[in-house]
Amino acid sequence: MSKVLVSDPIDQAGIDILSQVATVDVKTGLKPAELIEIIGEYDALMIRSGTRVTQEIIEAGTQLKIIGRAGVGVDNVDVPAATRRGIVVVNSPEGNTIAAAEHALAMMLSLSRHIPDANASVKRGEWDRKTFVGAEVYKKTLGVVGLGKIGSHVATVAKAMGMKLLAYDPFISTERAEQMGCQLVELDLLFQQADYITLHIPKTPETTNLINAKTLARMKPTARIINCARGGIIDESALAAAIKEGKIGGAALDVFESEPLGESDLRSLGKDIILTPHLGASTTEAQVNVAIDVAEQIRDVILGLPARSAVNIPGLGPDILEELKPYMQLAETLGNLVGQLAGGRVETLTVKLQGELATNKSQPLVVAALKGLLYQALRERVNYVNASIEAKERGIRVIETRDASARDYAGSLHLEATGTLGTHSVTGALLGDKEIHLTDVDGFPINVPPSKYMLFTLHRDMPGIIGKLGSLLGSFNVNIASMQVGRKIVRGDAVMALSIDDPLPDGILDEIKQVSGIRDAYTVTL
Ligand SMILES: NC(=O)c1ccc[n+]([C@@H]2O[C@H](COP(=O)([O-])OP(=O)(O)OC[C@H]3O[C@@H](n4cnc5c(N)ncnc54)[C@H](O)[C@@H]3O)[C@@H](O)[C@H]2O)c1
Ligand SMILES: O=C(O)[C@H](O)COP(=O)(O)O
Repeated sequence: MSKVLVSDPIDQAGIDILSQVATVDVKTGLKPAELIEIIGEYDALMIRSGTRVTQEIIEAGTQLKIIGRAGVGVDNVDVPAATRRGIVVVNSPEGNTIAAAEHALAMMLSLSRHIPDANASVKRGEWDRKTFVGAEVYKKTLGVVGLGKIGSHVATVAKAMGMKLLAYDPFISTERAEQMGCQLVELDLLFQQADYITLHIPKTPETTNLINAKTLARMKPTARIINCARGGIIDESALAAAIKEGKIGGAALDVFESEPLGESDLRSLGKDIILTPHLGASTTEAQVNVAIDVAEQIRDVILGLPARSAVNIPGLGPDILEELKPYMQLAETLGNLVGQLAGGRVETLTVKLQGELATNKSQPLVVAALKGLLYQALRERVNYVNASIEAKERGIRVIETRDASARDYAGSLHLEATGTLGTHSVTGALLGDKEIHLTDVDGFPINVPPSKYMLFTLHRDMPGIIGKLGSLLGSFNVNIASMQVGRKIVRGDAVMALSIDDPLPDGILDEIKQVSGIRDAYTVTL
């Protein structure tokens, strides 16, 4: 039975799903050394933001197939290291969207009305109504930085509260921003005009310290900043200084450069700052959502099925996956086949998408073809996650072409592999009930479903050759399940594709090549 380690607090709904297919150990609060010590036993690791999954941990996880992040941000996972090792990293892109958006809105209102400090004061026995005079958000300008899932929801609710909305997001269109009631502006203008600035962007090299002494200096002296996105987007010392010196009005922070927050000037800024311990996703509803979302994906990967929200498998969204799944199987089979026909070291793989496939998203098919191509070299170590990297590291050049006019089949895939021993090509399509058929080998038309053991010959189309080959195979007790010849002209060159029940015994391939009229022969295991 597979084993899953859950190293951060996860809702029971997720544990219940995992328990259907695996032994689940919940061990929270592990130190990195303790995690390294035990991770080698596990097939899957499920985390939130509390566990840092470093390269060292990934390397110690020799059995790991999947890392599941019950939340959005995977910045606590060394995704490139996982990708190199062929480990799928999945998250829950939408499970906590509403929770995080509502937390940002709650922070904005709390900051405006000094609710945390007023509450603390009453609890201390005071009745101070002067200190806590606040500001309304109605008719004020909210600058939304990052108009993705969370930013959009914040904008929609803020609009309903009568706020004027500015947004900065270089990756969305003016029309999309307008649908959300936002005016898309340059960041500088947003900083200058906003009364409230709310951040909903990932932490990237471009967004690190986006809010710094310089940008703070451009804001209104009353501006209030809300960060429920990621620590490190704001330079904390610069922010603390700006609030202390009255250069801005205040800030509400849920996330920090380093978590848990240690010694910090931020702690001593009174009612103009609100600090919460990374609570954006901490609602009962969000925790059930993300736990189920990620546990289902871990369960699927354990059962050998693809994950729907993998962050390190390009182009594999759930809708695309459903549509392309049978073609991915086709691409993988053809990749495996052409790799074996080419033998030696493959230097170039040309992937030609034909007919209706030419209009499809091709990246997953190319990845599947590479996975098949590399299977003989890497066996189970190659998967959809690392196939492209493995191919790149082996210097395999990939060329993608499209031919929407090819009409022999609704959609077909043509692979050509050129390597140290020459060039070979195969074409395949899905026929009938999505059954894979080989429709061409080395330019010779055939129509056979691939089987586990196959033999291909290139021979002269002449009488007697099929009989000779049949007798030779019979003398070695090799049973032929099916046989088909493909030729372009009568008595010219031809290809024979045989499905055989067992692998060819050693040495027989050389004897086949000696048969008069046979120019070459290849044995293939799929
Ligand atoms: N505090 C929490 O507990 C909590 C919970 C959930 C998500 N988050 C964080 O909130 C952030 C937003 O999450 P989301 O689900 O909305 O993500 P999302 O991917 O839906 O949206 C992010 C948006 O940021 C935009 N963007 C990227 N780089 C940008 C840049 N340089 N400048 C401006 N815009 C840029 C993107 O175009 C996108 O529209 C993430 O950092 C996520 O990790 C925090
Ligand atoms: O990226 C996220 O989903 C949030 O930061 C939430 O993190 P958490 O799951 O540790 O609360």
